[in-house]
Amino acid sequence: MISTVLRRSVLTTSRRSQTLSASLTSINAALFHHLAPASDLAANVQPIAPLPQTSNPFGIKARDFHFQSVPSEFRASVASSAGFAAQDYAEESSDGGDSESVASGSDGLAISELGISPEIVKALSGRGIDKLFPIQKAVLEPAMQGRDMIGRARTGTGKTLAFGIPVIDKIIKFNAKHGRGKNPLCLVLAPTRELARQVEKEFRESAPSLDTICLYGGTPIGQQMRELNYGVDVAVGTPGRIIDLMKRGALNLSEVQFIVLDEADQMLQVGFAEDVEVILQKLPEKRQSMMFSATMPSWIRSLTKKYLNNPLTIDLVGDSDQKLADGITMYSISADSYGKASIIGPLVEAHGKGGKCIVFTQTKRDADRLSYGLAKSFKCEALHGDISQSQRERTLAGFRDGNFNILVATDVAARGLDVPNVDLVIHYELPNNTETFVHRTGRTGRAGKKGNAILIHGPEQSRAVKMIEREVGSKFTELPSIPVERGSGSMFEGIGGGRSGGSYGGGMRDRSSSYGGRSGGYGGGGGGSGRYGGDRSESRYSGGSDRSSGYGGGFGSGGSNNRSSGGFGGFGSDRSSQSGGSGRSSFGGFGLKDPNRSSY
Ligand SMILES: Nc1ncnc2c1ncn2[C@@H]1O[C@H](COP(=O)(O)OP(=O)(O)OP(=O)(O)O)[C@@H](O)[C@H]1O
Repeated sequence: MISTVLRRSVLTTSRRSQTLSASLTSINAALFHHLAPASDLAANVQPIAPLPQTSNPFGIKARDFHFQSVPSEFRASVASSAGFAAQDYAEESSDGGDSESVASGSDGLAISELGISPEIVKALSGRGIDKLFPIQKAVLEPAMQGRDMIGRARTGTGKTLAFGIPVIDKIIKFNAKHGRGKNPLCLVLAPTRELARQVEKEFRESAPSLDTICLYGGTPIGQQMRELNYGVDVAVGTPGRIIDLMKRGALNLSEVQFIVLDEADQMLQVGFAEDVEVILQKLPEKRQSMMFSATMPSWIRSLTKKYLNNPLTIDLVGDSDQKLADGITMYSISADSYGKASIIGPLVEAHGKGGKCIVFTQTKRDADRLSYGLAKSFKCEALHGDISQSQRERTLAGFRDGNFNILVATDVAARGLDVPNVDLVIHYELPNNTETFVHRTGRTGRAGKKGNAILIHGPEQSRAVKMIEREVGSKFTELPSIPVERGSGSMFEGIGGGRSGGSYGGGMRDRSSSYGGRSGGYGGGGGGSGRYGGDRSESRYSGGSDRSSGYGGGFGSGGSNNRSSGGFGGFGSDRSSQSGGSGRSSFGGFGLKDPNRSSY
């Protein structure tokens, strides 16, 4: 903490004496120059109206800087300075940029030649990021102009930096010109803790001089309050903890100039809709709002109408058939519920190239069981919402660092998580809908890399498999089935928990799959009270006459352990995540009618 304060002190003092260089003027011209021939992008980007070049369109005065030598109140704040960063850009770009100095390569825009802060260029270059990805190209200019926008692009294509680069560039330049304040200028909302941490890390690593903070539950609030008191430039967090900090008076959003909603549609699914609106209502009116959302349910549309100002839509997916990133190869394999646990090992060995692999299960219980079985032969860990926050962080860090190479996870890990070099994703069961399939699969083949995805399906689920093919616009290559010996010797023997004796097998009820078919889960035990059997409506793949519950009616465990996460069974959302039981389920809305039945 002391070193942070000292660093901030030095930075602040030097920044006060800095004059803003006029070096950012070429971005507009550069992007225009490069976007024009990029028909794939230009076709999807609406024309951008020029910003009015008034001297101060927001009619508010620049904040003064008040330096104090004591740590608390380190930053001074003057409320209502929103809008200046956008204005700075508009003013400076009108000084006339040097469009000739722009790189002319067509395979990406050289970041060093865009006129963005050298600090960012250097930091990105140190991470091997030298050229903009398409979504970043498409977003940069309108974002620099201060436009509100809604963005959409395939998984792993760099959406975080698409909004991150313009925002941090504007903040760095704004601070240099106006001095540093105490309250955040940018707020990023994310639906899960892990995603929030990842986004905050991306900001931090791209602009080391900025102070960033990640605000999420499951961690001591006192430390976050102290850090906020020292002053921050960028706050990233989950809505629950952000509201908590606002209520305690520790988080002041009155100077926010940039609000970003990442994975906005998932906010709805995890039960954050109301909280998001509460936060949006607390923000200054003069601000820039950006929203990234894979889908546009009616809540998002109404949010857009209510809180965004004439937003530009940048959609690099559009109606294109192909919903997955290039470089992902899809395989499918048939296995009955008895045998599928046993084929994971051979699949990993044949298709995982010795690299990292994520196996997605529908329930926490399955994640535990499968990982327990696999751990007898592989380095493997489970990740789901019943695991404590600190353990989840250790698990993810261990996976990132390569301490183990198979992660068995529920859909908590489906969205947004960026773990480099995941070579293989295995869908242990058909996911609830295509959207989930796309996000799960998107944990591989990121940042232009190649990856494989294998979908395990029951012998009677071929219709559902075809439907996924149609909706994601890619074909599966069906792998030959792997013979599994029933009976003794399976490493999964005895973890089925059922009374049928089968590892993951016998005794299951049928009508369970979310994608229909009669394959059922592997819920040994069969009957029970059918805790997971209730929901029969949400799945879009419930072929035929099957009742097809969202998360499978067939688990039939009759036990209560799967309900334990309660409230936020979900990965990382904030509200009452540790409390279990009574809270609203953060992930309940996703194919589950009973929020307490979250499978995350
Ligand atoms: N211009 C770039 N050049 C090289 N790598 C990049 C570039 N931009 C982003 N990356 C890297 O690509 C990876 C994926 O980026 P990111 O997580 O932002 O993708 P995303 O589109 O948000 O994915 P998802 O939809 O799954 O959340 C990250 O590791 C990021 O550091």
